[in-house]
Amino acid sequence: MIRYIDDLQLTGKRVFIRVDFNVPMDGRRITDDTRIREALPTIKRALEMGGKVILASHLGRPKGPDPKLSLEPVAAKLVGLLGGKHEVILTDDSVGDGVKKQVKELKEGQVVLLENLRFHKEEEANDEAFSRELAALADVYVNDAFGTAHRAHASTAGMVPFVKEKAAGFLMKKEIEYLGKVLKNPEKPFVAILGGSKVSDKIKVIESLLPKVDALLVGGAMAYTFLKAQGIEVGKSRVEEGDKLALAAKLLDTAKRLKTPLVLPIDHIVGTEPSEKSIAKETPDQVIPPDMMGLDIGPKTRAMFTQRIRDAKTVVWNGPVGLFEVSKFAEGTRSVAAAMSINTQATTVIGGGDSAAAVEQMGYADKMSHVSTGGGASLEFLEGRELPGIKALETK
Ligand SMILES: Nc1ncnc2c1ncn2[C@@H]1O[C@H](COP(=O)(O)OP(=O)(O)O)[C@@H](O)[C@H]1O
Ligand SMILES: O=C(OP(=O)(O)O)[C@H](O)COP(=O)(O)O
Repeated sequence: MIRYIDDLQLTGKRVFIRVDFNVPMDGRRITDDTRIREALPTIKRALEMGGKVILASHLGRPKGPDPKLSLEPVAAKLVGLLGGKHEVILTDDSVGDGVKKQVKELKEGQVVLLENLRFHKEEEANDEAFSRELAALADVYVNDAFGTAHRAHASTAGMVPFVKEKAAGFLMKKEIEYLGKVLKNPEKPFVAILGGSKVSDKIKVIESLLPKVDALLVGGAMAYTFLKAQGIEVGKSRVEEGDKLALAAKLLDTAKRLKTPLVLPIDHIVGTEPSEKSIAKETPDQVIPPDMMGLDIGPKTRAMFTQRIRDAKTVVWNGPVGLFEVSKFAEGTRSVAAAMSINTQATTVIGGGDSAAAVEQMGYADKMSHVSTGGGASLEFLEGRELPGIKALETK
């Protein structure tokens, strides 16, 4: 069983909230603040409930202290997102006497944000002494960092047993509910769309979803490995060779055995190179000319995918179906997003990572039931794996 923040009494307590403020940056500028905005309901509720709020996150993958990866821009952004009503005190470090003092002296309405946890290698090493130091800052532990729930680090797992009370935040709750529903009791018909660059990254999720879905639609570069495994000419397309071809053939066999349609593109948009400079041409069928590479699904495939999505009651999507960063190869990805957005009868769930970025960029994010904030985490969740950050919250 998992308790949620609402189940706790927080008045006067030090509430340590693990958030995922690992936001994309361009230098010191935050290019997408979704993860900060999504953590606001939990932060606000903890404040309303009279808690002394301590926020903790990593940013990037520093090898020790690195001023370029300070959470300073995040602190500034958070002040604005909290409507200027709360002072956000960024500490110099995430542990130590100075931090303890700052937490102790917290005044009503103030929030403490610990500096980047990964400035200490002990965070990723899930070091016990470091976990205990973090735990000493808190009376209550709340995890709202779904994006980091697949990591067994000090702040996501190690410190949890050393804090008296523990709970999940609202973002964590929403992620577990939507992704959990897809895996445990999806309303039928249930359609999954998988894309992205490599079959090898998605093998486990394909194996996990095949027995549950009514159809698995495959696009993106990974589709060409499946096509080649069936002996179809794929030209210069990105293909994983060798044992990955055998693996794709095996997955096709599994789908056949389960009588689950594994739907591959029936036409393509091809080009000469994966860039704006390329020409873009439709193919009449599945075959890709020898001097071309497949860079998006074609119009017949778009129509076929759209129909499957339109008739579904549950749709989950992970991985763009084309090179969407280049506008002439973005139409397939746009059509999947559009079809999902139109199907208001269905529960529509977008895995994090590139598909979430595409949906956001194309303006469909608020039309989906749920857009996950975790890339690796949502993939591992859909693979049916137990995430350490969620497991640590379980109580008997
Ligand atoms: N046909 C294609 N050829 C080359 N790259 C592609 C193709 N289709 C999709 N991609 C690229 O794959 C990348 C996403 O792959 P991946 O990281 O596996 O997805 P995700 O992050 O959603 O799991 C995107 O940059 C996208 O442009
Ligand atoms: O951004 C994250 O993962 P994601 O890019 O897979 O969504 C998380 O913050 C985890 O970061 P990490 O992959 O450096 O452990």
